[in-house]
Amino acid sequence: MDKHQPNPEQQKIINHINGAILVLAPVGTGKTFVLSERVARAIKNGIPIEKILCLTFTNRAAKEMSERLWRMHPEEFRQITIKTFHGLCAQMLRIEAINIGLPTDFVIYDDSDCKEIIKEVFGYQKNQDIQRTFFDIAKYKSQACTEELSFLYPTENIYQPLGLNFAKKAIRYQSILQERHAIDFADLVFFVRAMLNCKPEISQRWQERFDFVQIDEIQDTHICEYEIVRHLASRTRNLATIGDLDQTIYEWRGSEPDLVIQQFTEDFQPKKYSLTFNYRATQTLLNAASSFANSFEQRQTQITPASSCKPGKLIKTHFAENEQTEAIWIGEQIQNLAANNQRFPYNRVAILTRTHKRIEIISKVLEQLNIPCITIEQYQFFMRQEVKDTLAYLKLILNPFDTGSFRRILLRPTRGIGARTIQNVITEGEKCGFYLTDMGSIQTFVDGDPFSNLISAYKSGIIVVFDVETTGLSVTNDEVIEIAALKLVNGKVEAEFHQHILNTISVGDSQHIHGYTDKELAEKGRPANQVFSEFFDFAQNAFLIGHNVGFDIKMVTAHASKAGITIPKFQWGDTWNLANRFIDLDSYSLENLAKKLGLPNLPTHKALDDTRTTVELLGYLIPKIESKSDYRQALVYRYGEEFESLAEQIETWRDDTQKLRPADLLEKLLTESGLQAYYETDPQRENNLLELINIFRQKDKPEINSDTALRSILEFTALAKNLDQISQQDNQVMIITIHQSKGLEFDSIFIAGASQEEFPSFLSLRNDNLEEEKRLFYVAMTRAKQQLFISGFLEDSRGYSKVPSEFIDSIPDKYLQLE
Ligand SMILES: Nc1ncnc2c1ncn2[C@@H]1O[C@H](COP(=O)(O)OP(=O)(O)OP(=O)(O)O)[C@@H](O)[C@H]1O
Repeated sequence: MDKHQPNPEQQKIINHINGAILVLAPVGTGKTFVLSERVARAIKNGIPIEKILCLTFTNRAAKEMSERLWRMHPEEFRQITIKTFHGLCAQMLRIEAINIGLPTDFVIYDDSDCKEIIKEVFGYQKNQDIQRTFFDIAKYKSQACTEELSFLYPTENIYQPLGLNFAKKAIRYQSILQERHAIDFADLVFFVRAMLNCKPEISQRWQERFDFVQIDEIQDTHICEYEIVRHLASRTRNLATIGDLDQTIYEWRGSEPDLVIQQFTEDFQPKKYSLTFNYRATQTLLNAASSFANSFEQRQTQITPASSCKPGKLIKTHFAENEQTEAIWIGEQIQNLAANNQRFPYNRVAILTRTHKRIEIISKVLEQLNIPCITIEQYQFFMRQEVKDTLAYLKLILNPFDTGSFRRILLRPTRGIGARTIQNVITEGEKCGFYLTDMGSIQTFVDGDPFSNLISAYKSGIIVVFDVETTGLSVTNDEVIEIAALKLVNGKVEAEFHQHILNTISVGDSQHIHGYTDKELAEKGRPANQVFSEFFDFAQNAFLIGHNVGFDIKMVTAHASKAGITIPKFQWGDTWNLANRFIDLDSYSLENLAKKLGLPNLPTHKALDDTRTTVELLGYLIPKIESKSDYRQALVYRYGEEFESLAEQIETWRDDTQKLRPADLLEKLLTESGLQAYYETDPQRENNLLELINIFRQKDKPEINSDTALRSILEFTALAKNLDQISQQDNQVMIITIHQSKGLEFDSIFIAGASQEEFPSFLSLRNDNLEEEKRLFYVAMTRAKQQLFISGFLEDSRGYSKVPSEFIDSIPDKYLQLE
């Protein structure tokens, strides 16, 4: 538990557990502290732990809150959902993927993966263009209005304002993601909004999910994110929002705090609270920050130092001749702070900048002065070439459709496969439903066509089409409760298998999906081992097919092995993927396909009915697949040889995911792929790979099966922001942008580059729009607990004269110590 006791104002908020509340309070007044305490109180008041949701702005904040709550409730804290917005959306979509036509094994593409696609589709070379386009695509997805939301992939009309040409390319970008079973960060929010909007039963299920919801940093929450929270809290109306309007720093990215707060007030009529006393800083720093905030056009809060705040030192201010000497001055000040202290906590010092360029200059100088420091750019752990190369192998192993990762692994170590071959496979493949990633699958080399086994099984062999229902989505904990299957012999349905399994864990909320109660299953269910062994007998030697069955196969495998049944090796296919290749449609949910293709049987979400629809869909697809077989064989004949040995390796590693823990698989893969040998000449890169193995070991959850654990580690690497990864235990000065410093506190803060046209920025001056810049400066000032330093330069690297930031004029001289 935190050492301090809540003050009376804080206590009132902590005690207010039922009903909506809005807390708008100044910086450093304990908002984060109050949020953690409220959860503890809610648990005490009997709110079920698993019904609590806390949304934070950064992964770091989520981690901090988890740690606080862990100290308070070590036993139960794991059941509390503490997530960032994107983390929550990812979880919701994983649960609902099958119901909204997303591939159940979807992966989340990080910014750099997405930018690679943008580069290709839009043909841009300059980072600036790529970045702007990436930003625009995300912006228009988040602005999509209710009518434009559907659980189809975003359509052309949402990009209309940017012109038809842009819209077409944006759709191409989207379809590449779709082919790769991938979604980007903006899709996470888009699809969640869409499903809550268009699917009443899903929407209702999520209304039931949480009884108590809190959201931090409301001022930087986008209205479309608020809509999701509103929905989640609409049943109990126990929604707490908390924030500080004076710390709004993301309006440039589309946050509209006034609108969100107005909407929240209209929707929930919350009780309003504030907090008065700042505990973070010294009186001098707080008075200085408060005077500075008087320069805001509309100041929202007042700062009052708590009685425990010490008077504190003046703000040291320095304007150096140039950018280099400014950095040297900062270095010297840190050396002074650290003088005579062998164990000086460098990690309690941060240098905050407005630009990335400033970070680069300062970090170089500090390194020369032997001051331990770290920048996010240097840190970019998951962005480093060797780390990305390694992750690409793992991503492809888990997601056979990840063309981006496949292309990457062809680069290093070199395999003699040239860019032209790759391009030819892609271009020629587009005409016959062949993906580049098919060259990484051993099936392709059996008969020169990845679908030859499927076609021959359909025409003169056995196919089993199946569907399962489960008690939930956890491959480790949940159980299969129903298996329905139809056996096709020579393309005709010859036999049916339909069994229910006696469940050992309750169906819980999943009842809403399949309609079975525990009582019903107790009556008609049979022991799992019997049902699985009968099912495998039924499916013996057959080619297994299902619609969007990535998840179903995992469930069957996990549950059957728990029931002591040995699982035979099957070949399997997925009609979601086949439809995606051979039919041009906006959504590949079974429902949409059945409607658009006019299939006689519409799916009902009953396993046997859905299986019938899948059989019809397969019948529709086979002639289309077969008609292009010759093209594919010719393509494989021409280019396949170079890929074959790699495909064999990939197949082995795919098998290994079932047997080896993620870190062990990673070690094996590094050796067998040749990556380790490739990087061993560079000790830094080699070390990073060791560090990656380390992270895999730490993040492993031995209680879950190995491939699910691997999937969850890869999801962590996609959602992790670099800032979250910098270990606070590493004793280094952090050099970060002010945006990255949000919510953090340090003993000593340096605000660097405080020269006119850098801070405030040139653009803000040109557009005469200084308000957000001022708030940014204010956020920077208020990160300091004990000491603040402000510095700038009087000549920039191109020789232009500069003057000190006009922001300094808004801090009274009595708080400044000018050097
Ligand atoms: N009642 C209290 N007594 C003493 N210290 C407190 C009290 N409440 C909070 N603090 C301390 O004040 C500091 C600021 O608290 P916290 O980070 O929760 O504030 P915040 O309002 O979330 O800040 P920001 O707006 O900058 O994100 C922390 O160091 C916290 O431990």
